[in-house]
Amino acid sequence: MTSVDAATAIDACVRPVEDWPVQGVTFRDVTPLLAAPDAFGAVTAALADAVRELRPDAVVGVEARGFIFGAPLALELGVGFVPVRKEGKLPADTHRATYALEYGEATVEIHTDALAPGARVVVVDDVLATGGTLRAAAELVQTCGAQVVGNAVVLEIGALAGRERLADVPLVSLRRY
Ligand SMILES: O=P(O)(O)OC[C@H]1O[C@H](OP(=O)(O)OP(=O)(O)O)[C@H](O)[C@@H]1O
Ligand SMILES: Nc1ncnc2[nH]cnc12
Repeated sequence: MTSVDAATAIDACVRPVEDWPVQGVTFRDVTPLLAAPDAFGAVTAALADAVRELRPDAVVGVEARGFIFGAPLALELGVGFVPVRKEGKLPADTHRATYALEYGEATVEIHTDALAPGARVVVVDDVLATGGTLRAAAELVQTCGAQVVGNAVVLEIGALAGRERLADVPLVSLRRY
């Protein structure tokens, strides 16, 4: 499974969709990659290999697509998975953060007791665009008293310069478009 190169798998299996969800956006659709177990496995393994040296105690994934990559990554690393969800979905006490997206605005939440104080956290998502989502997730992690030791994404959209907004911690990105 790991004989498939992750960047090659991403090029082969992530589908660009023009003008979606709004005119002018090229949407990077990861669903074909999820349907190809060799490619999905190669991406999960590459993320795990890259973040292992950060010694995370937990993986935080952002709804929805961050869940898909974050859960197998956490299992591969042998640490817990913590969801950051869109507002109104988590049942217990939460912290909240609101942020702007490439095509809109959103509020995300985390359970107040989801992370131990001082825990080392890697935040995972499929796509880095403006960086607003990962910045909001970092705010939530810090409000819990934990620390973001790295961000990890399958791919980044270089023109939107999200990387520059996340320069305070290491960023793992398997492909740049
Ligand atoms: O770097 P940013 O500009 O913040 O954009 C990246 C975010 O946008 C997408 O999620 P979206 O909010 O569309 O939600 P979804 O995963 O539920 O489709 C993507 O999965 C990232 O979470
Ligand atoms: N262009 C894009 N493709 C996929 N997900 C995104 N999230 C924000 N921008 C995106």
